[in-house]
Order: sequence, then structure tokens, then C-alpha cells
Amino acid sequence: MNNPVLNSNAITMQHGRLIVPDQPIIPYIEGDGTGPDIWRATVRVLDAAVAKSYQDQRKIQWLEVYAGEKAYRLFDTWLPDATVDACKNYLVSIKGPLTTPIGGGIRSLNVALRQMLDMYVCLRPVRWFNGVPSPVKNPKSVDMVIFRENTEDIYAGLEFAQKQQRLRTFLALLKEHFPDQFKKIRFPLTSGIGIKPVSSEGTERLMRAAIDYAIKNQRRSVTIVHKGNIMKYTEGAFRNWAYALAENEFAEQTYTWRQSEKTKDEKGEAAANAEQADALANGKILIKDAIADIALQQVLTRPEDFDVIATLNLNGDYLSDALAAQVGGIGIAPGGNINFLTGTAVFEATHGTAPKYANLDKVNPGSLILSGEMMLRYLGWTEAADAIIQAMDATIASKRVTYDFARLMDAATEIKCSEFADALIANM
Ligand SMILES: NC(=O)C1=CN([C@@H]2O[C@H](COP(=O)(O)OP(=O)(O)OC[C@H]3O[C@@H](n4cnc5c(N)ncnc54)[C@H](OP(=O)(O)O)[C@@H]3O)[C@@H](O)[C@H]2O)C=CC1
Ligand SMILES: O=C(O)CCC(=O)C(=O)O
Ligand SMILES: [Mg+2]
Repeated sequence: MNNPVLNSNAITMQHGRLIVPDQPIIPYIEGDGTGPDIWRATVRVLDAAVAKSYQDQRKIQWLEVYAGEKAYRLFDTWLPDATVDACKNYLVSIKGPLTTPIGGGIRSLNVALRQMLDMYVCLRPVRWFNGVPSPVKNPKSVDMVIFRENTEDIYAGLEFAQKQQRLRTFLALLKEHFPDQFKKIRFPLTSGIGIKPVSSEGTERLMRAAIDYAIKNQRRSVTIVHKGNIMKYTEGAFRNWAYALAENEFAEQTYTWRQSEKTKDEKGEAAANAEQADALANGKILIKDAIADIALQQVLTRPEDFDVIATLNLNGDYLSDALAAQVGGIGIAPGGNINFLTGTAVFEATHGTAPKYANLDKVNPGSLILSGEMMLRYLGWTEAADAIIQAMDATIASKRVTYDFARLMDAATEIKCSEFADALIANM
């Protein structure tokens, strides 16, 4: 695989700051299924936004790296070491979706990349663009940013398949050392087993990133979403560690519901209410929590109560697709996987490979384009990022949109994936 030696055009992190050369090398993975369609559209829009904003002064040097079906075809391996190395060495990259087989076969390459590069935050902003069709009454109120923990939880891949020797060995150990827990398995002989690790370290770094973001972006609240009533020592502990982090490290900037509960117990409800009102009036960020099932209802019924959301891996996966539906669907939902300590980041759409539409030049490239917009903003190339947002507003307002929006909008003209990119460029 052609992988140029790391050179002065690599983005680096120095003293906690990204150093971005004017012609940075940025690796990209095309992706499977509809990946090539949306990547072809995306790269043109990103290049146009950079050219419009900086003329010849700045330009991205794209470096193709391989993963998934294309890597397997070319190199007989799903995720070449050279790809992981390039994402690590060049620090910032972008990818299309990759296929993961269900119920067997290779484990998720998407999840593997996140874990190998320790990108502990999956950052997924959910905002509405004027004119986008939505199933909710007031999509304008949907402006949430999901911080999904990206390296732990049941995505760790600690699974034992039914009836395999490894599972029998595991169950024998469990029976010997934890007989009470073993008895709780209803059908031990026919079960598959998964293990859910959740740590205080993983929780704290995720929550720190979420609060940092809330402070820098003048957000009102961070809601910890968990299922801690049922999974007490994983999801319940996540809630407790997240509250403790806010109280210990951000006492000046935040006020927590847990503090409010404590004041209520000690001094009564009126005192707790007054304390909270005072903290919020002084610009403190409210740290609160919600159990995952009711949170999934309330993000629909009262979206204005949700702002930044900090949650575990599986909850975050569910929440991101559910929230995307409120603002026009998965065709427009961007994301980034980020390690804020090393600077390593891989930007990618929230959706998957949508294989039935592969090579039809049909799907909405908006999710990957907006992931690229997040990438440009991450690099500090704000003018180029703004140009994309402004073009997206103008293009949607002109009602020339891909099939997913066209089927929900009145009097819209359906255009192809590539034509949507053309329209964005024309509207820049
Ligand atoms: N990060 C990643 O790389 C991810 C990979 N995947 C993988 O992708 C594969 C397919 O997963 P699946 O669950 O079907 O989910 P997908 O997100 O691929 O597709 C589900 C549906 O979402 C809609 N959709 C998806 N992408 C677009 C788009 N760009 N524009 C408009 N609509 C879109 C389509 O809806 P409609 O039918 O209504 O038109 C599509 O049928 C699996 O192998 C899965 O593991 C899944 C998620 C993330
Ligand atoms: O890796 C996959 O195939 C799916 C991942 C996913 O759904 C996500 O990260 O949102
Ligand atoms: Mg998902």
C-alpha cells in the first residue's frame, strides 16, 4: 500500500494544540456500499469550500487508505496495519461507512478503529436545518450534541458464543467462583454471554470532554443518560462517576442535580430550588441525568430540555439514530471519533453502508459532508466550515434534495447524490 513517509505536511498536536499546515495530508477511507458514492460527492464539496475560503493558500492533500471490502480485495486483509498507522500518524482522517456482518464473521472495523486509536468520544451533533422535513412539531428546538463513550461497554467485544468450549470454560469458572451469579443465568447450556466493562477512567474522560465542550460552546446543560436502575455497577456507576467528575473538577462552572438533592435532604425543597436557580442565573451549566428509556421519549416530547448528552456506547448508538430522525433522518447526521488528549480524530457519518443503494448515485451525501464540516472546524478552518453550512442552508431552501428529503418535502425536486454536491458548490 502506497503510504508516504510522514512529513511536514502532517497535522500534529503540540502542547495540547493542533498544528495544521496549509497543505495537510488527510487520509480517507472510501467505505463500503454507498461509501464511494458519498465520498466522491463529499471530497468535491470539501475542496470547493477550502478553495473558496482560502484560494491557493490552503489545500488538503488527500491520501487514500484502505479498509473493509476494498482492502480485502486489494490486500487480503480487512483493516491493514498501514491504515491504522496512517490515521495515527496523520492524526486527522475521514471515512465512509464499513460493513459489519450480523451474528458472526469479522467484528466491526468501525469499532476496531475507534478502539485501536483510543478515540474515546463519539461526537454526534444533532441540529435542524431550516426547511428539512421532520416528524416532530417543533424541530427548531432540536439542538443536541451527543458525547457517546466510544471504547467500552458491550462494544468491547467480550463475547462467548453458545456451546463453544471457551464458553464452557468461562461458565465453569463462574460457577466455581461466583455460584450465586451463575444461578442467575436462566438457560446456561444454551446461552451466549457478553460482558459489559465500564470504568471510572473511561467515564471521567468522556464526561470531562462533554463539560469542556459545554463550557466552550455556551451550552446550558449536560444530561447523563444511563440505565443505572438496572445495571447498577456499570451504567449506575457511570452516572455517579460522571456527577463526581463535574463536582470535583468543574465546581466553579457547573451545578449538579446531585448537589440539589443533597441540599433538599439537608435544608428542604425551597432551599434546593433557590440554590439551583441562583447557580443557573450565574451562568453555571446544569448537570442532570435521565434513565435511558424515558430519555428516548423525552428527547421527542420536550427536546428543549436536552442540550449536551453524555452517555455510554450502546445508549449513544441508539440515541444518535433516533435523534437524527427528528431533524430529517440519518442522511444528514454527522459525527467524529476523537481523542482530545492525543488529537487523533476520524470523522464519519452516523449512518451505515445502505447497501441496497450502492452505486446508484442516489443517497444523501449530507452526513459525510457535514462530518467533513466538523473536521474543518476541528482543524480551525472555520471559514471553510461556515461556507458548507451556509451552502447547506441555501440548497435545502431551494428544495433540490436527494430522495430521502424529497419523499418527505412538498414540491421538492429529487436530485442525485452527485447533483446535491453540485448544488452545494454552486450555492457556496
Ligand atoms: N460507522 C459505520 O461505518 C456504520 C456501519 N454500519 C453498517 O452498515 C451496514 C448497514 O446497516 P443498516 O442498519 O442497514 O443501516 P444504514 O444506516 O446503512 O441504512 C439504513 C437506512 O437508513 C437510510 N440511509 C442510510 N444512509 C443514508 C443516506 N446516506 N442517505 C439517505 N438515507 C440513508 C436508508 O433508509 P431508507 O431505506 O428509508 O431509504 C437505509 O436503508 C451494516 O453492515 C452495519 O453494520 C451501520 C452504522 C454505522
Ligand atoms: O460498526 C458498525 O457496523 C455499526 C456501528 C454503529 O452503528 C455506530 O457506530 O453508530
Ligand atoms: Mg449506529
